[in-house]
Amino acid sequence: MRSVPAGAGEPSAPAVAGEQSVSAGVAAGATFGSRLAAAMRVHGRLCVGLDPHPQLLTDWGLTQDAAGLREFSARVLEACTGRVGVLKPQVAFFERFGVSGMQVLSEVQHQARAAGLLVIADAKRGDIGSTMAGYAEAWLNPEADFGADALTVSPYLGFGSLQPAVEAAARHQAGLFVLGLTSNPEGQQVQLARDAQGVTVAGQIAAEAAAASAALTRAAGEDPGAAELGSIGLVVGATTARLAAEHRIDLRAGRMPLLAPGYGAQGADAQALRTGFGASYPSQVLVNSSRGVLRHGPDPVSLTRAIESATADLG
Ligand SMILES: O=c1ccn([C@@H]2O[C@H](COP(=O)(O)O)[C@@H](O)[C@H]2O)c(=O)[nH]1
Repeated sequence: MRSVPAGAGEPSAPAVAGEQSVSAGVAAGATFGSRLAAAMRVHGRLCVGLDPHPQLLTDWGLTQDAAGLREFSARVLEACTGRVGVLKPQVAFFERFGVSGMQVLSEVQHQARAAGLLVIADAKRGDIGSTMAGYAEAWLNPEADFGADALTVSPYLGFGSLQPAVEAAARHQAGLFVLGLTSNPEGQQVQLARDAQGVTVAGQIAAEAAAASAALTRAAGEDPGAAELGSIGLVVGATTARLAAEHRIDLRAGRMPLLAPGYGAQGADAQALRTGFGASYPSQVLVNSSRGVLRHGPDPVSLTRAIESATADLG
């Protein structure tokens, strides 16, 4: 499925002299958690969301088709290369164009990884275990069309249903971000429900993700207590992080990376992140911004300024 896209610009060289690409700075075979920690050390905690919303394609003067998607993606990738460590394509906005959209997704994911960015495919996959194995191979095997560094997954068929994805993550040195406390207010109906012992669903998921993260770190020959970050993380919204402390949800266990969408367009600011995540901020927190950055395009200077200013804001 991969091919060199017509019209897609080659990514530019890193903006800062002497900066290494993440892949060059980390030993081959390093776990996702180590690669992510290295990326955050070099570039900070901003993850740019590649969300080609229909309105953004229009605002950028692009067509509502695969050619528009390809040009949008190439411009975002060019602005991100050498400036941020992590790109999170939102799969839905590629999937809506069918096979041709997914072709562009495949191309951009491989180009981004070749340019030294880590790619988190935001596909929110989750199914019974045997089916989950298929999703995991599709999204975590680097040789596959959609091979990414990490995948967002849904634990709402039971955390145990994700086991094949945990095993695939171990096999491919990849990562998972498990939906814990999502950024949308509706999520709390399910995520803050309590069992007979008073433990929230999100609290149980966080505990199981932390245990899986520590087990993966151990299996890779590292001491989970000494590793900078584990490879199984949680999605905790920038808008909802404060609920973790309020509901005694432990975000520190397992050195889980915490993917925090909701900064910018959904209303959370840097102060909300610092207060909401408490001691987990900054070391564990990777902050996504999609529309907050992308609305500054297509002008490359405005786009790169938006990236640099969000990176500085997040400290
Ligand atoms: O809890 C969640 C999980 C994922 N998302 C995704 O992140 C981006 C946010 O986009 P913005 O434009 O910065 O609001 C988008 O792809 C969501 O699907 C989330 O928002 N919340």
